[in-house]
Amino acid sequence: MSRIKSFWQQRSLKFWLASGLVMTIAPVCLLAVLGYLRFHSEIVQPLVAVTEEQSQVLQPLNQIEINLWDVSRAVVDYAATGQRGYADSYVEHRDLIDQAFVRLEQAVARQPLLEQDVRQALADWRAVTEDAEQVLGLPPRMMDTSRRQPVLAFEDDIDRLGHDLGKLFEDVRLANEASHRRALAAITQFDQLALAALLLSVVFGVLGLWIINRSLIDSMNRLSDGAMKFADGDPDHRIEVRIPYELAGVADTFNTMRSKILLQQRELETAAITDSLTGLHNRRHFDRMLAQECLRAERFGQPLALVLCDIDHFKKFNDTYGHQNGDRVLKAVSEALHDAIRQVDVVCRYGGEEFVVILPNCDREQAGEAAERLRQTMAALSVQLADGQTVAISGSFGVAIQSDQDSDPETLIRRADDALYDSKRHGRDRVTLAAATEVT
Ligand SMILES: Nc1nc2c(ncn2[C@@H]2O[C@H](COP(=O)(O)OP(=O)(O)OP(=O)(O)O)[C@@H](O)[C@H]2O)c(=O)[nH]1
Repeated sequence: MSRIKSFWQQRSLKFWLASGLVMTIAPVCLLAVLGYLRFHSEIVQPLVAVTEEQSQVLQPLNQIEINLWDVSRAVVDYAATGQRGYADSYVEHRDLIDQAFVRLEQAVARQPLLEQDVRQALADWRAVTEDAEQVLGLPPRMMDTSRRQPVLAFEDDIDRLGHDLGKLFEDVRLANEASHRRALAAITQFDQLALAALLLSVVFGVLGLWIINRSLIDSMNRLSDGAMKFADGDPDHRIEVRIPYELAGVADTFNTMRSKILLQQRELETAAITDSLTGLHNRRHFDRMLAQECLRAERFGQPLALVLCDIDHFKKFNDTYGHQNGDRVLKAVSEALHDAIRQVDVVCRYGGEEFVVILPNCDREQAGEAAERLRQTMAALSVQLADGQTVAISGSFGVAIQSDQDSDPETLIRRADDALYDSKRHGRDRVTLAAATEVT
């Protein structure tokens, strides 16, 4: 099954277009050729044959009829006058009739009914000639009543022959009518076939158009729809084109390009919200997250806490150990803070040596405890410097809880910052809760 599927999927655009066109045009051409052949063999040829056969029969038949009249007149006149000229005339017309009978026999050779008629007429003609030659053999002007007998017999035979010829004419006419009836039946049948062929052509035409539509138009529509959806911001839409393989290739290229763009976009988005030194989220992300969390907390009536942290005497550290070692401290603190918070909490680098943690669904008491835990984590941190020596650091913390009076992010930050300032003012390495509630 899959081999059949892949066979069709490997067909080219040229193949599908050609198939569609062949489907549309070939049946019409085929039916036209078959129709012509059938029309020729069923109608034209039989009609021509019948016409030829009839003329081959009718010509000698007419010749016999015409000359029979002359034969009859020659015999009767000879019997009446005894002039030899009539006997000569008889012989001349008899020979013509003999020749006509030879042609007639040949013409009806394959028509049993007519052949029988001709055989009968020929037998009667022989009787006529025998009678005639008996009459012509008598001495002239010596006929009495008894000698009129051969003439009467001759006349009877002529009548019989006339009747035979009449029957022959009638049978030729009947044969003619029969062949015309056959031709008419063939024409009627041909009409029905032509109608069926027309319907078949329409069906195949529609099938051909369907193939072209399926292989080309539909696939191209899918491509342009997919491109439009991607442009309209639907990044998950994959373009599914199977045939023809050229357009399937275009769809694959487009899907690969789409995946790469999405990857780059995600990398850019991640870079835009990540602090390159520490790998924590940056200030931009913090601003966005805080606004969202404030709204969420307000909506669900949950408490929200914000913890600001600043490394103590960092300028002095930088001045003493160098900026590179300062960076090491920033990285170590980032890692420690990140490991010390819950999964739902968000820690960001607020700027310089300042960090901020958003604690959703966290009340004043829990926030104080969390900040204290962070402080202790920092105090316990032993940072290894570039030269191998380790140093201890500390941090000051300010905690603010979202309340009815200060539900907006700016106020929350300002209050946490004020609390942090208080921690600095009161000797550093401590946590201060906004509204001057100090934990340590
Ligand atoms: N190594 C390093 N230092 C930084 C970075 N960003 C800011 N700093 C330094 O952090 C120091 C901050 O100094 P201050 O604002 O005076 O604060 P402090 O020295 O920590 O004093 P207190 O906050 O009062 O304890 C400055 O010397 C900055 O140059 C950074 O990315 N890397």
